[in-house]
Order: sequence, then C-alpha cells, then structure tokens
Amino acid sequence: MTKAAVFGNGSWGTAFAMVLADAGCEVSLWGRRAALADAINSTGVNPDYLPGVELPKGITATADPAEAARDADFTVLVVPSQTLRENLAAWVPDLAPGTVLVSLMKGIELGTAKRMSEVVQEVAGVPADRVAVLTGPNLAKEIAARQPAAAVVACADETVAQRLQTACMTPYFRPYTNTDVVGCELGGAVKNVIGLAVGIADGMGLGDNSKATLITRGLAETTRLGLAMGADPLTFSGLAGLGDLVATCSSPLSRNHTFGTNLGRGMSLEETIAVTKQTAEGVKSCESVLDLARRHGVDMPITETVVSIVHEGKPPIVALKELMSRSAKAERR
Ligand SMILES: NC(=O)C1=CN([C@@H]2O[C@H](COP(=O)(O)OP(=O)(O)OC[C@H]3O[C@@H](n4cnc5c(N)ncnc54)[C@H](O)[C@@H]3O)[C@@H](O)[C@H]2O)C=CC1
Ligand SMILES: O=C(CO)COP(=O)(O)O
Repeated sequence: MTKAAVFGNGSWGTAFAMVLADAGCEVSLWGRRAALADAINSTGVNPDYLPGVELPKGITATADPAEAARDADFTVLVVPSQTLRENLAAWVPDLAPGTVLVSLMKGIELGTAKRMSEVVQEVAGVPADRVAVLTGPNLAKEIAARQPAAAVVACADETVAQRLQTACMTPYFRPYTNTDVVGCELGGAVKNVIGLAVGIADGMGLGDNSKATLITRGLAETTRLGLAMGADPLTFSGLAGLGDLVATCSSPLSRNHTFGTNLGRGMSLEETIAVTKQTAEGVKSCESVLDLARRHGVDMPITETVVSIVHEGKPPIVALKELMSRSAKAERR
C-alpha cells in the first residue's frame, strides 16, 4: 500500500489527506499541536480547519514528525510558504529515504525570491526528480465536499509525476501530469496576488468588466514572468494558470480574494489581518513576486499596484487611477 505523510493539518493539508486516503493511501497527518492531532484521532474530524467534515478511515493524525514521516513514499508539504524553510530543516533528519517531496504551497519565499520546490531541494538536499508540485483550482472546502475538480502534478521527471497522479486520483479528483514545474509554481503563487487585486476591485464596488480585465491582464503579466524564467507559456492557459485564477478570483471561499475585498471596502491592513483566520499567501508573496519580476526585468503593473495598496498604504482609488493612466501599450509585445 502507498504511504503518504502530510505535513500541515490546515484546511488544504486535511482536505488533500482525504483525497489521498480516498485514493487508497495510508496517510499520516502531521500538525504542530498535539491537542489537535488527538482531537482528529478521537473524533474523525478536524474541528479547527474542516469542522463538520468526517475524515475517511486511513488517516492518522500525529504531532510527531518522525512518526509521520516513517516509510512515506510521498511526503506532502503544506504549511504557510514563509515557514517552510525553518520547518523542513527540522523534519529532514526524519524523512524516509527515497521519499518524493510534494509541495502544495502557493507562495514565493521573501528575501530569496525562491519557489517552494527550490527551497525544498536546497533544504532537503534532494535532486529535482525527487520534488513534485501539486496545484490548480482546488479550494479546500469544495475538495473536502468531494466536488469534482482537476489539478496538475508537476515534476521534472514525468514518471514521478505519474506515480503521484496514481496516488491521488479519485472519482472526484482528477490530476493531470506536467513537467513544467516553474510555470506551475508561478501560476499558483501569482494567482493569489491577482486574487487580491480582484477582491479589492470587488470591495470598491467595481463590476465584471473590471474583474475580467484584471484576470486577463493578470494572466498576461504572469505569463511574461514565466517566459523570462523559462516556463512553457501554455502552462498558463491550463489548470495551474487560468484554472486557478478563475477559481480564486470568483470564489468567496478564497482567502486572498476575501482579504482583498475587505481592503477594497476600506478596512485597514491591520483590521483585515485581524479578521483573517487562515493563510492568505498573496499578502506576503506579492512582495516576493515583485522582487522576482525586478530580478528578471519584467513589468508587472498589477502586482506593483497590489504591493502599493497592501504594504505602502496607498488608497485603492489612487492606485486604480495610476494603474489606468499608464502609457498606452500593444496587447502583446
Ligand atoms: N486552502 C486552500 O483552499 C488551498 C491552499 N493552498 C495552499 O496550501 C498552503 C497551506 O494553506 P492552508 O492549509 O489553506 O492554510 P491554513 O491557514 O488553513 O492552515 C495552515 C496550517 O499551517 C500551520 N502553521 C501555521 N504556521 C505554522 C508554522 N510556523 N509552523 C508549522 N505549521 C504552521 C497551521 O497550524 C495550519 O495547520 C498555502 O500555501 C496555500 O496557498 C493550495 C490550494 C488550496
Ligand atoms: O489556492 C486556492 C484554490 O486553488 C485557495 O485559494 P486561497 O488561498 O485564496 O483561499
């Protein structure tokens, strides 16, 4: 039987543990609080992150990383991106030999501007063919309700992606393989920034033309960055690009979208952070995405606008006027 360790028992870690268990894996689910692990084991529910959802048999929760990691064919990493480096360094001595490390995270590291798979390779000291990424339009609550969805599993080695695909394929969860790890990770991280922008527009009372413009031009700037970094531009019209953008920018379940909506309605950053209970990766990653864009000499005006609103306190109405009054351009260049 395939064994999977899932490190992170938040909403996506728990929902993906359900997918793996439904696909026939034996799953150990790690979280840092022993009391939560005990509650999950005794009630069969994760009361903090997926209340009311009965977890399938085949998931065992633990707060002990060595116990979680033991004999795992796949080690799934799903903690907030900015905490990965420190957490993974502590888990490395316990990792099962030969395990494939799978990132479910959608962020870029602040300071280094590294993608999560790069952090994993560096910290765990493993080659690219031992690191995979899973991404796509996968709002955790909908997956936990077993609503049909597709995803992308990306790895430089297609046979590894195919093994992961088999390990997490269920009647409601349909993963496709891809070898464009850079494009898949960029799609996942930048869509959170565009999700913030769309949320801000929604909060300001703007309508669907504005939303469609932000989504489309957001995808254009994501693709520009991807091209500069060696990604396949077609990845951005797939599930990791357009697919995830549409889900995030249209759903009230998206934490990034909701965060933006609160800002657009006039809440301060501090007030918005105070009412946000879960991880909204774009809030930090908008700065690292902009850093990445500057390192590669790529123009990302929507990302720049989001940074100016979220981190520089620019009023959304002022930022919007500036975004709309940039010099005229060709749609493609
Ligand atoms: N929730 C969703 O619908 C989806 C989330 N993701 C990505 O998954 C990643 C995790 O997000 P969620 O599970 O949704 O977040 P969450 O906010 O629901 O849960 C975060 C988990 O990380 C733990 N955590 C927080 N700080 C930590 C630290 N310093 N050390 C160790 N553990 C820590 C929390 O206790 C919790 O178990 C993010 O990168 C997100 O973009 C990707 C696809 C879907
Ligand atoms: O990545 C997601 C859906 O694919 C979840 O989006 P949020 O992190 O904005 O909730």
